[in-house]
Formats: sequence, structure tokens, C-alpha cells
Amino acid sequence: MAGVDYLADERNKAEFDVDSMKIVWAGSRHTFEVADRISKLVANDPAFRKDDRPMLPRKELFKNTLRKAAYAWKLITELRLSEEEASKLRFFVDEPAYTDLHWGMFVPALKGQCTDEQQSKWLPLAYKMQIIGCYAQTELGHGSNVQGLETTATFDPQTDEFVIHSPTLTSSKCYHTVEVLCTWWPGGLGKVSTHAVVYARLITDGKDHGVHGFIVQLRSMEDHKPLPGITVGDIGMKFGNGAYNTMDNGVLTLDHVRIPRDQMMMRVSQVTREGKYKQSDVPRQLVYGTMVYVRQKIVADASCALSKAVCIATRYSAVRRQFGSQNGGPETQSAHYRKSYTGLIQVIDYKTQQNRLFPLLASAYAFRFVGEWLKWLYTDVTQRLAVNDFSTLPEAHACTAGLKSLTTTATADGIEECRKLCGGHGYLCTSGLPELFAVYVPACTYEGDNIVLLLQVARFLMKTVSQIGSGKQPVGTIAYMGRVEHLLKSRCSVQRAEDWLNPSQVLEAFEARAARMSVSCAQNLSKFSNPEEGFAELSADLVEAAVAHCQLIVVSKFLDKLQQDIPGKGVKQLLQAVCGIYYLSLLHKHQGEFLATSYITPKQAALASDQLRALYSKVRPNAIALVDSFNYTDHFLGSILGCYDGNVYPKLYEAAKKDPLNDTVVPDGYHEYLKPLLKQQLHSAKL
Ligand SMILES: CCCCCCCCCCCCCCCCCCCCC/C=C/C(=O)SCCNC(=O)CCNC(=O)[C@H](O)C(C)(C)COP(=O)(O)OP(=O)(O)OC[C@H]1O[C@@H](n2cnc3c(N)ncnc32)[C@H](O)[C@@H]1OP(=O)(O)O
Ligand SMILES: Cc1cc2nc3c(=O)[nH]c(=O)nc-3n(C[C@H](O)[C@H](O)[C@H](O)COP(=O)(O)OP(=O)(O)OC[C@H]3O[C@@H](n4cnc5c(N)ncnc54)[C@H](O)[C@@H]3O)c2cc1C
Repeated sequence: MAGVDYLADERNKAEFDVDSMKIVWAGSRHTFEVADRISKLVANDPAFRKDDRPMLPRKELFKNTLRKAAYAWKLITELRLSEEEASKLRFFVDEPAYTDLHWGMFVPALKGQCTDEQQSKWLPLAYKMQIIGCYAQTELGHGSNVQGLETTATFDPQTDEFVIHSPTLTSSKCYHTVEVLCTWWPGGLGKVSTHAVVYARLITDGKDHGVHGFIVQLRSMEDHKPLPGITVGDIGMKFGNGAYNTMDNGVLTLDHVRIPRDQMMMRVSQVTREGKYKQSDVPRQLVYGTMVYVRQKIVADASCALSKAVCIATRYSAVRRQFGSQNGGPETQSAHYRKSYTGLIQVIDYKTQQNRLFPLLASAYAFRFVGEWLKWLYTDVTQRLAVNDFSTLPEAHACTAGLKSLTTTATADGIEECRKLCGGHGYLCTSGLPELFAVYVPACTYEGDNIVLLLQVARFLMKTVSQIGSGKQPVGTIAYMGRVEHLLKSRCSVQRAEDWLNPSQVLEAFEARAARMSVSCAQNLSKFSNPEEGFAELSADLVEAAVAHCQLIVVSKFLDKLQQDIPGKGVKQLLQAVCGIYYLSLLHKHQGEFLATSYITPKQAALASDQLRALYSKVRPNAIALVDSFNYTDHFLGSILGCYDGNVYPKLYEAAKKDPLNDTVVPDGYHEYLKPLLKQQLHSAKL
């Protein structure tokens, strides 16, 4: 029946004020209002329909994305949307597009790596989208190893130009050759971008100065055809239907392409008219600055993707009933459920379902808050860089790299878990989960492979440990290393399950585990005469130490959040329970590390599990309200299983009827392939 809210009973159980929680989730009342307005604008506009995506052939899918992006840009200019509103529009349109790379990497690269003069030339064009750019760094042979890139930019003092060239090129005209060392992967490159920031080895006077960024025009502004010396195209279909195939990830070869000298991005270093190479007093690492920016954005996005999956799985788990009986009779599996409920059991009431779902719900909140904090850290480091204070850059790099790795791995795994939590129906495209997984999982690879990034964090940790005792006091997220002597000796004081609700006890447990794992790695490293050899040999342990450090950051930022004034009936209490689920589920999952480092005893680990179960019971009646607090429209969720009213089954049935295979009762191909087969069997049966 239209208009019935099948989840109304669930919503009535909530013990906190959902409207207040919506504001906590959004970050502020203002942010909530902007998101609410823009999400409705998108949801109510048929131009942004997306349910057909998994069915569309690639060419149609891509053209549709071009249409949506052009329409979005028209809205942005006509409605004079602010940057914040435009960014929300992109978020709720929910379709990867070349615009992500233009705004998310090309523009930030211009801002971070160009001189003021260069910015004043290029930024106005990019802001008006009179040029469209991408970020062309990765090559066919080199992604993680940026220092190993092989494209060259050789200065020609005769003409005051750089000659950009993809080497070991056996053919510049087709892709069928071996040994083509081209640029490979950049989003927006394949079919759209007029310009690219290309990373290449700078060569002056025969000397290699390492990798630098250059602005290269790719296509004619008249007819969009590639300029001379440039071969460019799409790299082909990627994982999943719809999903990331809306993006034109591209391949590019540059055959002695000439660009003016002032198209080298010259904030970090310069080449003079005479061909002299000069380094500014800003650190070389700023060449990697765009990646720091995007990694921070990716952390903020992780909570969105995970919360979307969790919202779908939570609502469906409350709708779905399995086992029990219509009247609570003898078919009911266990006395516990028979006592608590009459009728069939909602699958959300199974403790195993809660044990898989609620830690993901808690992670979505945890990632939201750590994302907020990381945005602050990034803003802080940017302000410092502007006045040549580079002191916090290593920490910003370690935090963005580590949290990008931690949150994207957990989110990708979490989306897949949510699909399984929805049983068979989770496997249908109409659940929204297959496409969400396919579109999200490359986040574990792009902007730095997650393991490679954790190894960067491990380097930072090992450097910090080696400096202990040198008088240099660790600060920020690594400040706990300053108390390493205490953390190596201390023992957990938990005696009762409720003691695990004490924030200072929890913090010390995570600090002690992280510090002990780092110190142990450092001790093992010191046994190697060659540190790089030792680092390679111990890299699996180092990755685990880095994960422990990153989890500590997330836990501590969640606990910090709870120290703030959080208005709204019951909101803070619920967030405390959610936070407890986050850290206790981590403690349970990694209890081997907490036990092996001897900070906790097996008895204390068991008490943590008791407390965790108690928190599941606290959260259970609030579960639907907690996911309603994300304030997602049905359009954004794109899932029948997650629809707000919980009216799942009729919608599944209607959607199935609309599948193109059901356009005819007898399928195409019956006459060619089925009828002869069936006839032949009939014939042989008669014989
Ligand atoms: C349809 C709707 C339309 C709507 C329109 C409106 C739109 C408006 C709104 C727009 C909103 C924008 C949205 C944004 C969304 C963003 C989407 C993003 C999509 C992403 C796509 C993917 C892109 C990519 O993948 S780009 C390529 C990324 N590549 C990598 O990440 C490579 C990984 N490798 C590395 O980072 C390095 O090579 C590394 C670090 C692994 C090794 O480097 P190295 O130099 O060889 O190594 P090392 O010696 O260890 O380091 C030297 C030194 O430098 C320090 N370091 C390393 N990295 C950094 C860094 N990034 N920053 C600072 N410092 C760094 C390192 O610590 C060492 O220091 P010392 O120890 O002190 O020497
Ligand atoms: C959807 C998508 C979009 C992308 N968009 C862009 C873009 O816009 N612009 C751009 O320039 N690039 C882009 N990329 C490329 C991306 O940045 C790289 O793929 C990524 O950095 C990983 O590098 P790789 O592919 O070389 O992986 P590899 O480094 O080859 O990784 C392969 C395996 O080796 C392991 N490994 C590698 N090095 C080490 C090490 N030192 N120690 C231990 N293990 C190691 C990795 O963990 C991984 O398991 C995109 C990629 C994807 C998938």
C-alpha cells in the first residue's frame, strides 16, 4: 500500500533525537541544510536518473555522464551555486566523471605547484571550465614508484621549450606494439581533457633532475582532435557494470611534444631561460602535494560510501524476517527469540548479524569524525605552507596516507560484507550494493596502493622511534611516543566489563599496542646491517604496526569528538555506545596483538567482548534511527533493499518485471537455439 512506512515501529524505538544527530553527522546546521537542499534538488530531477546505469552499453553510459556533467555545470552557473553547494551536487549526482579529476586533481595541482604568475594564467580558464584537465602521472610500467617514471621533459635552450617524450616507444600510432611505455590510467584523459598535468623526468643539459609536473595541451580547442605527437584513447572496460566505467581512464603517448618553458610548474623548482635548474627553498616533497590533498578527500568520502552500504543493510535487516513462525509458535529456533518476539524473526535480531553489521555502522561514524579532523589538519598544513612553515608536512603525509589506506580498505571490505548481510537479494543490481562495491574498490589502489601507503606510515614511525631520546619531542598524532617508556611498562587495569567504557583506559590500550608494535619493529630492524634490507624483510610486521597507529588515530579522534558539547536528547549517549562498538570490535578483532604485547590479559579480552555484546543491545533499538541520521534520499541510496519506507518486496517484483529480458515472454533466441534443441530431445525421446 502506497504511503505506508514499514519501518515506522523501528523508528519509534529510537532513544535519541534524530534531527540533532543529522546535524552531528553533517558537521554543522549549515552543512546539513546545504546537503539536504542539494540532495533533494538532485533526487527530484529526472536528468540525474541513475537506476539504468548497470544496463547501459559503455558508449551510451559514457555519453550519459557527459550529459549529466554538462547539465550539472549549467545548474551550477545558472543557480550561482557556491563551491560548497557545487561540491555537494557532485556528491549527490553520484557518478564518477572527468569533472572529479578536473576539480579534484588538475585544479589543486595548478594551485599547489604553480607560481602566482602561472596560476593567474591557468586558474581562471580552469575555473570556468574553458579548459578541462586531468592528472597524468601513472605510466604503464610505474604507478607506486613515482621516482621511476620514464616520460622525459628535455629542455631545448634553442627554442625555450621542453620536449616531452614517452620513451622506448616502438610505435606512436597504435596500441598493438610491445614496449610502449605510455601514461596509463588517468581519469578524464581518455576522451575529454584538453590539458593534462603530466609528470616527467626533467632533463637539462643532459642532467636528470627527477620527476616534475608540466602543463601539456592534449587536444585542439577547435575540434577536440589530439595535437601533433599525441596519441590518446580510453584504456577499456573496468570492473563491474556501470560503476567506474562512466570515467574515461586513458592512455597517452607523447612523441617529442613541445611545450613552452613556462608550462613547467615552477613553484618547487625552476628552469631559467639559459637552462639552469634552480630549487626553491620549499621542500621537493611538495611535488607530491596534490596527492596529500586528494587522500584527505578520499578519507572524507569513505564514511559516505560505507554509511550508504550500512544504511541499506540495516534497513533491509530490519525488514527481512527469517525463521521463527507467524505466531511465535514451536518453529522458532531459540527460547530467547520466542520470548522477545512474536512471529518471524527480523534478521537484525540475530547476534551474528549485529556482530557483522554494528561495527560497520560504528566505523561509518568513526570515519566521519576522523575525516572532519583530517580536513582540519590539511587546512592547517596548507596555511603553514603558505608562510613557508614546512614542519607539519611529514605528519600530514603520514596521516593522509595511513588514514586513506585504513578507511578505504575497511570501507571496501565493509560494502562487500553489507552485500552478504542482505543474503541473496544483496547480489541483485537493484540492491545497489554490487555497483557500490565496484565503484568503490579501486579506492584501495588509486591515490597510492594501500600497502605502499602503510609502508610510508611505517617509515614515519621508525624515524620517530629512532629519534626517541634525542631530545626531539614527538608532537601531534605521534605524541604518545614521547611516553613510550611508560607505555612499554604499563598494564591494563580493567576489572569489570564496564571499565572498558573509560576513555582514558581505552586510549592507553591502543597507545600501548601501537607503541609496543613500533618499538618491536625498530628493535628487529636494528639487527640488520643494511636498514633498507631490514625494512624489506620486516615489511609485513611494519604494515601491522602502521595499521595499529592509524587505528589509534581514529579511536582517539572519536573519543575527542565525545568531549565536545553535543546537543540533542540522547545523542551523546548513543554516540558513546557507537564509539564503544568501534574500539571494542577492533580490540576483539586484533586481540592477538593486544595479548601478544602483554598489555591486556585473556580475562580482560573476554570482558571487552562482554561489553561489546552489551553495546549491541543498546544500539539495536536505535539502529534504524542511526542510519536515518545520514539523511540519504532514496535516489542517492539507489537501492530497493535500503528504501526509506522498507516496502522492499513489491519494489523488487516491479523492478524484475522491467528487466529487458522480460520485454517478451518468449526470449529472443528461442527460435534459433532453444526450439531446435527441445525438438531434438523430443525426437530422441520418441525413439
Ligand atoms: C557529474 C557531476 C558534475 C559536477 C561538477 C561540479 C564539481 C565541483 C566539485 C568538485 C569536487 C572535487 C572532488 C574530488 C574528488 C577526488 C576524486 C579522486 C579520484 C582519484 C583518481 C585517482 C588518481 C590517482 O591515482 S593519481 C596517482 C596517484 N599515485 C600515487 O599515489 C603513487 C603512490 N606513490 C607515492 O606516493 C610515492 O611514490 C611514494 C610515497 C610511495 C614513494 O615516494 P619516493 O619519493 O620514492 O619515496 P620515499 O623516498 O619513501 O619518500 C621521499 C620523502 O618524501 C616523503 N613523501 C612521500 N610522499 C609524500 C607526500 N605525498 N607528501 C609529503 N611528503 C611525501 C617521504 O616521507 C620521504 O620523506 P623523508 O623520509 O623525510 O625523506
Ligand atoms: C580506477 C583508477 C583510477 C586511477 N586514476 C589515476 C589518475 O587519474 N591519474 C594517475 O596518474 N593514476 C591513476 N591511477 C593509477 C593509480 O594511481 C595506480 O594504479 C596506483 O598508484 C598503484 O600503482 P600500480 O598500479 O603501479 O600498482 P603496483 O605498484 O604495481 O602494485 C602491484 C602490487 O605490488 C605491491 N607493491 C608495489 N610496490 C610495493 C612495495 N614497495 N612494497 C610492497 N609491495 C609493493 C602492491 O601492494 C600491489 O599489491 C588510477 C588507478 C585506478 C585503478
